[in-house]
Amino acid sequence: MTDFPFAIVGFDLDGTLLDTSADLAAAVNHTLDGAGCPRLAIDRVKAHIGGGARRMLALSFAEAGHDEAGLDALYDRMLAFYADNIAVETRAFDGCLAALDTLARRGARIAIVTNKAEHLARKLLDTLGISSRFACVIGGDTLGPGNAKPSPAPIHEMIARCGGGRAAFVGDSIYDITAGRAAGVPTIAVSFGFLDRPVADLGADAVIDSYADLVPTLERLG
Ligand SMILES: O=C(O)COP(=O)(O)O
Ligand SMILES: [Mg+2]
Repeated sequence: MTDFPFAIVGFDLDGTLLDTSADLAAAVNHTLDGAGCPRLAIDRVKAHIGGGARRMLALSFAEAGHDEAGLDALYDRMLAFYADNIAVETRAFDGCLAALDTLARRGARIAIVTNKAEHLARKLLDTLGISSRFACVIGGDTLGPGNAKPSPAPIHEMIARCGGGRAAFVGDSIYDITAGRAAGVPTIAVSFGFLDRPVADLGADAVIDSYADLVPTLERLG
């Protein structure tokens, strides 16, 4: 038996476990280049991440002055580039892997619920050599249309796939916190993610500024 209050700790991927912003921005900018549009700074692309790659591309193109027409072909181009360059600069946030080690030692199952396509999430985790840490990986397309965050469906699915028990969810966007709240689990927002608004406005039960604070915060929420 463990004295840890949560059997399952779920994580968002982009902007929460991993800083994927440079590689996602490179894929967006490769696509903008091909369409003759000006490039965007990484920080501008960051604010568009979290609601799925198609939304990221649409918001980035709108910001670069391009309309929606032809976006589908550009989307395919962006995904192909990203798949080929998925972990050039992507790294886990400071302290993330040590915190996952502690959670595993304390007996928690660790899971991912991302709005990235599942095959890209798995490819990224495999490339970084960290797949085996996660009991399950649920992508934005895993449960079909309408069942990605902010729907609670992928959080419920995570709990089921992890064998049930008390869960908490950690994320960096309104999609994460809305999904977690709708599923009835405690939520933690990371202040170092890809924020599109002040972190306090996400409505999470707690905010952490560093992975060193994760386990103590989970213990407090439990
Ligand atoms: O593809 C995205 O927008 C990122 O997804 P995530 O933040 O849910 O991992
Ligand atoms: Mg995110």
